Amino acid sequence: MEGGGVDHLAEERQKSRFDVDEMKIVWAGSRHAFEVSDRVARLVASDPAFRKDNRNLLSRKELFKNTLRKAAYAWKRIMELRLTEEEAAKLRFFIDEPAYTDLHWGMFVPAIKGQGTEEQQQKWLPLAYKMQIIGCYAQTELGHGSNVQGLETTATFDPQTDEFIINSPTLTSSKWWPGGLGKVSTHAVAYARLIVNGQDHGVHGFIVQLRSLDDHMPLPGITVGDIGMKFGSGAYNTMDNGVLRFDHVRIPRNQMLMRVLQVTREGKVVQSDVPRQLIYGTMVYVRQTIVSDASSALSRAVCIATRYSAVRRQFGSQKGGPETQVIDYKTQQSRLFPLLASAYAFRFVGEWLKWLYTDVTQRLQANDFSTLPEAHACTAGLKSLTTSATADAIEECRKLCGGHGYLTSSGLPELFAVYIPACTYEGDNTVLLLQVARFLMKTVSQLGSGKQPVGSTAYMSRAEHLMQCRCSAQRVEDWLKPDVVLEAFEARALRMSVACAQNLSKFSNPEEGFAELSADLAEAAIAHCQLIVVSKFVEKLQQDIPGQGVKQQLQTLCFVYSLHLLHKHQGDFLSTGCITPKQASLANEQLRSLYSQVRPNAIALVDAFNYTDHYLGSVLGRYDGNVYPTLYEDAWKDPLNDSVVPDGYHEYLRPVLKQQLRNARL
Ligand SMILES: CCCCCCCCCCCCCC(=O)SCCNC(=O)CCNC(=O)[C@H](O)C(C)(C)COP(=O)(O)OP(=O)(O)OC[C@H]1O[C@@H](n2cnc3c(N)ncnc32)[C@H](O)[C@@H]1OP(=O)(O)O
Ligand SMILES: Cc1cc2nc3c(=O)[nH]c(=O)nc-3n(C[C@H](O)[C@H](O)[C@H](O)COP(=O)(O)OP(=O)(O)OC[C@H]3O[C@@H](n4cnc5c(N)ncnc54)[C@H](O)[C@@H]3O)c2cc1C
Repeated sequence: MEGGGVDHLAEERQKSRFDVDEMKIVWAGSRHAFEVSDRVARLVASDPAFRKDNRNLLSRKELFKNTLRKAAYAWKRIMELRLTEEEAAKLRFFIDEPAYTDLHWGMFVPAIKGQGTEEQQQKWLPLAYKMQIIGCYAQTELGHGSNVQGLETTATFDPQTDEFIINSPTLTSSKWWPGGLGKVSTHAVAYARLIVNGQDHGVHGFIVQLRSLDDHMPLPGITVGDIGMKFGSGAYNTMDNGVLRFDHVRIPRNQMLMRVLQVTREGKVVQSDVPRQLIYGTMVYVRQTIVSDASSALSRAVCIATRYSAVRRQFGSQKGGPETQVIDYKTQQSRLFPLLASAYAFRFVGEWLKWLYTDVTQRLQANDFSTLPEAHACTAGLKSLTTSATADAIEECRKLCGGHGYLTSSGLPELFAVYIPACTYEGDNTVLLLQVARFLMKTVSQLGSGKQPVGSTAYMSRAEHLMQCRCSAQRVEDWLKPDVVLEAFEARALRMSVACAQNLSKFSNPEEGFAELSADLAEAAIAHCQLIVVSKFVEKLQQDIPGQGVKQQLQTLCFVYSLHLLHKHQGDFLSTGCITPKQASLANEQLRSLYSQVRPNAIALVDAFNYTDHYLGSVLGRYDGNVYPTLYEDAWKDPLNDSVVPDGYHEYLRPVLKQQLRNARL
């Protein structure tokens, strides 16, 4: 995407055999999405106010103030340029700095939209849209995060004053972690146990004002602050994750979000026809966005590692000629290309999940709640699968870049530090897999009852066939047949689920059985989620995809993704009898040959992500491949090089050296 100087990767770009511009549109999702993304990315890259190469050198206070400045400036530009919601979201994305705005727009607003009544939405959303109030999502407490029903904060209805009294009864009930809470938010959607007439009605959301809109001081009864430094020096420390305690804070009754459950003036608790699970709806929404974000983070790491692997040469010089580009080593390809394929796979499954979420939202508005369990299972499972894979992949990309990958200027350490909490926030990945497993066990238990499995479990309706079918692959080429690959994944997923269900049935207490078998259940959930990703990639290929060679590249990547999973999880496929050892070896042979097909197109396939050098933030991943001079120049910019002799020489080095010298003379 960059113009200018000598392109050290030009030869690589000429090798590619497909239309990169068309692939950029496929990656973006549509021509319109590409144009918005391209325009906004350039806008951010060209504005010095959005500089980010100095983040690691700032103290926490400077870092945080810098983030406040950027967020305020971004808001000013959004207003001045009259950006649409889509453009504003892209602007925040390309600024590439975790900030309170992520939680305001990403959780506070969606929580009010999803759980507030029409009246509540009309009151609060305009204030939030204009940023006259700034909000966060205060659910997790010091003592409980995963177990939402274990939260201890209370909201007790006082019929005399028509108010709720919000209270933190114990230390462990302190809210702990919410982003944007520590120093910024004026309001929170706080989750608390609803107590009416002494009866506990479970956890619900309440809009609570935390700070004065005049001087930003905490309101009476509110204790609030930041929870301290997190992993890495810059990274997620731009965010003010916070602690919050309530000491009998009173809020009007109409600040309880009442779409699911209402409390009347008289203190009557009325359940609407909306299911209780909708209280968890914001998490479904955010998990869906996290899947798309995974493809962004992964593609970014892969872009850096791929470009650098083409620049870097080690060994293999023939007659004084150039050494081998490390990207030409089969081991490098077998570690890198599955990650490249995963980036595309996660992009497409993210697109599908967005569609699923939109569909569920429309149904919910029409009071059709039938697809909510499916949406929960898919968002939870895919969030877990894609974030775990992406976190591992970023670290793998660092290793693929050798020693230079460990330099901050490679961009990879910061990307890793910012990204890894995605495996924990919005639901710990193992806890989420167990939610998928519950859904699978329920579906398996209903097989044969006449209730047809639908959506992502529709394959289970062919249980009779899938339980006994044998894979038909006999030659290497057979592993390029989508039906053969899909059936192997379906059979493996179903057989693992059925095996768990059979083992569960041996326990007289199902919950005890579930706990005992939870490791196997989590593996069955992974198999099911991998099947979803593979099947959505295959479905994508059934669409009309214009552009010379574009579809063929995607086909290659689809098989790289599927066959590398098959290779990695051979144990599952073999032990469930879905494939034979001979077929596993044929699949591996096919995979090796696919790597050779990816090789000439690798640089163009990462160019298709259309990332600016500003967004990539990596010397190793520069578009022009001009790595060494930039690394060399950058080293001299480090503050440690401000003076030739370091501070501390006279106090701490000279005396040691002198002492050694004296000892030597003795
Ligand atoms: C542009 C946007 C940018 C966005 C930027 C964002 C930046 C990100 C920055 C970082 C931001 C980080 C921000 C943060 O981190 S915010 C905090 C996030 N916290 C969590 O994710 C907590 C995880 N825990 C849970 O979700 C629950 O407690 C679980 C689910 C584990 C248990 O639950 P529970 O104790 O109740 O027990 P149950 O298992 O009997 O379940 C009962 C029933 O409910 C159904 N069920 C469960 N869950 C859902 C659901 N979600 N939708 C629909 N249904 C659901 C379930 O299937 C079952 O149904 P059925 O079997 O009875 O029919
Ligand atoms: C950077 C960051 C930002 C965050 N932002 C917010 C925010 O804005 N708002 C908010 O409310 N929260 C936020 N959180 C909190 C986050 O949602 C929780 O940390 C997360 O849900 C995990 O919960 P936990 O910390 O209680 O983990 P725990 O549940 O204590 O997990 C510890 C271990 O126990 C295991 N475990 C737990 N339960 C089970 C089980 N039933 N079966 C098997 N294993 C289990 C887990 O797999 C894990 O290995 C944030 C967290 C982070 C790190």
